[in-house]
This record gives sequence, structure tokens and C-alpha cells, in this order.
Amino acid sequence: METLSNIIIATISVAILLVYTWKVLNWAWFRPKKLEKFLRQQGLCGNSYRLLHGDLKEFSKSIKEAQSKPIDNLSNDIAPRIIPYFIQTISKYDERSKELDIWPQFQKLTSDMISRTAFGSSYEEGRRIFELQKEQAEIIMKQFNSIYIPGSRFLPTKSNKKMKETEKEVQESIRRLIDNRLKAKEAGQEFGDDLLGTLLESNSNEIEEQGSKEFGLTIDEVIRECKLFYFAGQETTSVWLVWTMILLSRHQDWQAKAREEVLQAFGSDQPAFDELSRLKIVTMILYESLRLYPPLATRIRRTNEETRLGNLYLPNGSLIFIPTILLHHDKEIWGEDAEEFKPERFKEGVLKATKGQMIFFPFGAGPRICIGHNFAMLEAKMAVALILQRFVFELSPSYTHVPHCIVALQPKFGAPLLLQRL
Ligand code: HEM
Repeated sequence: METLSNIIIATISVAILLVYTWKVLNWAWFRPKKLEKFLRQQGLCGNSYRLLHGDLKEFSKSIKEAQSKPIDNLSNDIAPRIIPYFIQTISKYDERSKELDIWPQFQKLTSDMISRTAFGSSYEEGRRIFELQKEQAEIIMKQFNSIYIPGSRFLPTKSNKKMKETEKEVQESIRRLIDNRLKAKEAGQEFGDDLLGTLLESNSNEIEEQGSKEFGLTIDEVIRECKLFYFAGQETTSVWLVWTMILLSRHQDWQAKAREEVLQAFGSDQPAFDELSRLKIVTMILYESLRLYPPLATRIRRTNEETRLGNLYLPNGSLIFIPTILLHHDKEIWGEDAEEFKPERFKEGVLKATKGQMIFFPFGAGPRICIGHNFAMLEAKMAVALILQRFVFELSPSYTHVPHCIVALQPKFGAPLLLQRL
């Protein structure tokens, strides 16, 4: 009898040991690999993937050009074209009941904005591509949060099949869009002033200048850049807007101050893009929202050579997690009120608020700072200004505060608000 119970105890102990060994392996070894795969699948294999491998020097000139161009285009041509659409979307709130979960609304809005920016007049088709990408991200995040079994991606499981099907559809759709542009160019038309057109034009100039197709982006890289723009710019901006609305609902005094500023600046007129810089209080609020709820809560880097970081020695290939959100909430840095919503911190700009230290970087920093941060800022200011001009809002009693990190930091149970027309 005693032997039997010893065998049972030993078996259970071995089982527990195996489970824990598996978990440790999963965290320490398989997960980083999985994350890398995830980034690669998300199209972050263009620039960000190279960055992840520290391959900064190979960051080609043509990519830089192609990426900086859309930003000029965005503020000068593309963004103003979006305004009528923006107003139409916001005014749809009027027809809705008073209580509204604003999160899906903002998701649709930012999705359409990016889709129009990336694909211009073909934005409907672009939106379908983005919806498919979102489905993929959801499958990958599910897989990411489950125990990783090496080689499982080759198994004919339901999610693997779905991944393959959607990837095929995404690739085919973008390729179709590109083919249409190339055909139009051959027929003497321009590539277009949206992101896709800018990438194709920059690419074709680069190939022409260098006299070889070896230079410039391949069509696959163009596809990845388009996918990356959506992936990087949609969810981030929508959660930023959602947290800002939640904070303004909780802090009615700041909501009133911000509205006063907007009404003083624009009255009931449509704000012009170049006038948005006049919104100081709204900007402070948006920064404080980014500090408390940075849409991308952590960042990853990988060393590509032996590196010393203070007292730390990092061997080549170390993965470094940078916990943006922890730095943004650190009491030693921001003071005892670090957890509180105090937009006045940013009264004299980011540099003064941070005393020149690298402690606030919702958009990253350095040469790889978010390429879309000006665009996101314009989009957010415009959205907040248009809403403040039209509505007062507060949290619905059904709101439950659970910040939840999937890819971006999002409100787990949505953001039901009570909106009242002014
Ligand atoms: C609240 C909104 C946004 C936040 C918080 C955000 C944040 C970030 C962060 C933290 C990075 C990584 C920077 C680094 O690695 O140091 C990044 C990269 C990037 N973002 Fe944004 N982003 C936002 C909106 C946008 C928008 C609207 C677009 C596109 C229009 C965009 C396009 C990109 C791209 C293409 C990259 C990769 C840049 C590269 O690899 O060089 N982002 N973003």
C-alpha cells in the first residue's frame, strides 16, 4: 500500500516538474521565437523586423524616402480630403441612442482613415484587406497566448487553415491593387498620391536612377509596407481616442476646459488642419492620455552585437523588453501623483514635463520613432475637437474599467458613454 502511494506521489511530482519545465521553456525560449514569427507575419518584417535584428545600417534609402513622403502628403493633401468623411461619421452619433460604446466607432473611423490614406479611391478594397489582417492578428494572438508546440503551424488545424486562406486573400488583393496602378501608369496616368502610389512612385524612381531592379522595394516589400501601415496605425489611434474620451468623461473639469478652448478657436466651424496647433489644452490632454494609457505598452529590441547598458552586459542576440507603461507610471520619475490624470504636467511641452529625460515615449524614439505620429496627432486632435464641439459626455454606469493588453492597450469591456448633443 505504502509503495503504491509512493509511486503515485512520485508520478505526480514528475508530472508537476514536467509541466513547470515546459512552462519555463515556453516563456524563455519558445515565446520569443513565437513573437518574432508573429511580428514577421504581421508584415513587421520590412523595417521593424530588420530593426528587431538591429540591422539598422541596412535600412535602405528608398524605404526612408517612401516613408517620409506620405507624411507630407498626409498633412497637405490627403488629410483635408478626409474631413468631410470625418464629419459625416461623427454626426452619425446624432441618430443613435444616447448610450454608445465608442470603441467600435473609433475602430471603424481609424480603419477608414488609414484605408483611405493607404489606398485612396480603392479604400473599400483596402478596408477588406485590413479586416482580413485583423482576423489574422486575432488568430495569432490566440496562438501566442496558448502553449506553443513546436511544429504545430504545419498541422492542418482550423486556425492554421484560416490563416493560410486569409493570407492568400490579402496577398491577392494587394497584388491586384498594385497591378491596376502599374497598368494605369503604363497608360500614362500617375501612380496616385496615396501611400501605395507614393511607395510605387518612389520605387520606380529609385530603379530608374540606379538603372537596375536590384534597387528599390520588391512588390512583396511594398505589400508589407502597406500592411504595416494599417497594423501600426489603426488600433493604436483608436485606443488613444477611446482612453482620452474615458478620461475626459471622468474629469468633467478638463472636458469643459477643452471644449471652451475648441469653441474659442473655431466656434462651430470646421477646424482647419493647420489651425489645430492652436489647441494647447487638447494637446496636453492627449499627451497625458498617452502617458497613462500608452497604446503600445511595451517595446522589444534585439542586440546585434555585445552591448553594455549601464552595469548590464548584454550578449549579442539578447531580446530586450522596454516597459513603456511602467516608465510612464513611475512615481520616482513623475512624482507621487504619477497615477493621476494631470494634463497640466504638459503645460510647457514634453521637454519640460520630462525634464529632458527619456521617460515619455509613446511613439518610440530615435531614428525609428513612429513614422505616423504626426498623422496620429492630427487625427486625434481633429476627432476630439469635432466631438467637443458637438457633445457633452460622461461614462455610462455600465462601464467597467479593465485596461487589457492584446496588441494595443484596450478597454476590455468597451467604452459605453452617455452622449448628449450640445
Ligand atoms: C496613437 C497612435 C500611435 C502610436 C502610440 C504609435 C506608436 C508607435 C511605436 C511605439 C512605434 C515603434 C517605434 C520604435 O520602435 O521605436 C511605431 C512604429 C510605427 N508606426 Fe506608429 N503609432 C501610432 C500611430 C501610427 C499611425 C497613424 C501610423 C501610420 C499612419 C503609424 C505607422 C507606424 C509605422 C509605419 C511604424 C514603423 C516605423 C519603422 O519601422 O521605422 N503609427 N508606432
